[in-house]
Amino acid sequence: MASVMFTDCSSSTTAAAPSSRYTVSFILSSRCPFSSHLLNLSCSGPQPPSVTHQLLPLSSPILKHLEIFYYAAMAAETSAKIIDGKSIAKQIRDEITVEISRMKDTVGGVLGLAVILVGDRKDSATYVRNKKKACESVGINSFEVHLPEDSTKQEVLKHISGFNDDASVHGILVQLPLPSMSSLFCVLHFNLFFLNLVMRTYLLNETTHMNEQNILNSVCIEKDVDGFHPLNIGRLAMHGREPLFDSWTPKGCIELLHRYGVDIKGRRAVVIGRSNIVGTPAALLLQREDATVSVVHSRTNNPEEITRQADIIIAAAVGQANMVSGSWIKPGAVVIDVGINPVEDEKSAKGYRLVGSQQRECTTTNEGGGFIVVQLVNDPIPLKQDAKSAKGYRLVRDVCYEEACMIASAITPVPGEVGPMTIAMLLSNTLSSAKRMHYYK
Ligand SMILES: NC(=O)C1=CN([C@@H]2O[C@H](COP(=O)(O)OP(=O)(O)OC[C@H]3O[C@@H](n4cnc5c(N)ncnc54)[C@H](OP(=O)(O)O)[C@@H]3O)[C@@H](O)[C@H]2O)C=CC1
Ligand SMILES: Nc1nc(=O)c2c([nH]1)NC[C@@H]1CN(c3ccc(C(=O)N[C@@H](CCC(=O)O)C(=O)O)cc3)C=[N+]21
Repeated sequence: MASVMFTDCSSSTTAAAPSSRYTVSFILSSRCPFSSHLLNLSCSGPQPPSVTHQLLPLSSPILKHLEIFYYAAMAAETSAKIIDGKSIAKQIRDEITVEISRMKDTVGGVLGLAVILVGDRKDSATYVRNKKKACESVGINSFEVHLPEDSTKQEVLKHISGFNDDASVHGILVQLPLPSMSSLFCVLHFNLFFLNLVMRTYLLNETTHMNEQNILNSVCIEKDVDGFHPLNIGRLAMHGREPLFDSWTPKGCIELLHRYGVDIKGRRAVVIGRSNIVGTPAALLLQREDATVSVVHSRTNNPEEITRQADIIIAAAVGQANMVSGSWIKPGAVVIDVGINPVEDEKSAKGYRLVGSQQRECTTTNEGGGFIVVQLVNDPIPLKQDAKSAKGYRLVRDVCYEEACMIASAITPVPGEVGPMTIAMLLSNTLSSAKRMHYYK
């Protein structure tokens, strides 16, 4: 693979530059897992030209012109098996559909999932829409409450309480994140009068902002399909206890591993991220599957070294696009990339593209009797275009896919296939909740 790339470059160099009078500058991304290999190659040959090596970070503006070396190498070989979460998710949804209709025939009634959305985050609105569509596709009734950003905690609690008591609702989900104090301040445009008012009410403990913990705790554990209830997490963490629900995103990751025949028992796993939604329950679930688990978070020293020891990586961090580069990955590891970082991007209003999936074209010219000039001809090509979508943001992943797919034995692709899986698991949790309520096996 690497030789293909450098044979091309160096052979033309050798043809044009039979002596060491010429200086060729190979500029490689320092994140390229094969950079040392490539440097060796570039020095090989009977009469190597004098070579200047520069290793640059991917963010370097110089790479705008020269990173084609790196991308060309990456495109030449993809060894990882692609974990096709989309088709597994479809398979699971089909199984759920059959199970729901079987249950309807025996018990009667329709399953119901209630989603409470507070505020106007674009990504949250998309996720809620996706859940609604998924519910409809398998025959689950979806109840949606959309409250304004400045709703009071009491209003949210009132709706939760209603759903707790409603026998036609088998699962309740409060979409996170809830509006925080700071977003409420934004809503109030920092108007000092209102700020004063808010602070007073806050101090009087009549809070208008959302207290996530209070709100989540008010969802009754039997309907908490997110599995966020402290008692549920306690059961998940304890030996010999069974949680009522596995959090659906980590459950989706484990299901992908199972359905792809990945051995978990006795393997080293690293979970990047330790949130209540993904990282912590993912680590607990992997431990239940007898993996030896390490958790990497924002304060971890040397996360790269720890991650490189893992046979299985679940990446669910925030804010560090393409953080997990090739050098973080042990050859043959299985990589599940959960992380998606929506980045506001006005230019993407027509659709969105996934960073790290760009293809580029180049021309190689031999100018001035010695220098190899590699030009970027085209702008990055959007991998996924969706003219109907008006999202205004693009998604940035945690794992650098181009690098990872060269090193890992299996990987979730870009666009991510974890999303559809997680939603399938939410439906599965709703079904098991209904079964439990109706004593149906
Ligand atoms: N595809 C899907 O179905 C789903 C995708 N997601 C995505 O997964 C990601 C994680 O979600 P969520 O867990 O809710 O996010 P949170 O913000 O709650 O947690 C992020 C975690 O990442 C850790 N982290 C942040 N920066 C770094 C870093 N540089 N190195 C290592 N760890 C870091 C944080 O560490 P610390 O605790 O120290 O702050 C924290 O534990 C998000 O991108 C989200 O959009 C989530 C659910 C479903
Ligand atoms: N109470 C609660 N429970 C959650 O589990 C929860 C939550 N709140 N708030 C937000 C996060 C995030 N989350 C996602 C679910 C599906 C996709 C998903 O379908 N993703 C698609 C892309 C979707 C898109 O195009 O934007 C994919 O990865 O391919 C993403 C993220 C669940 N979370």
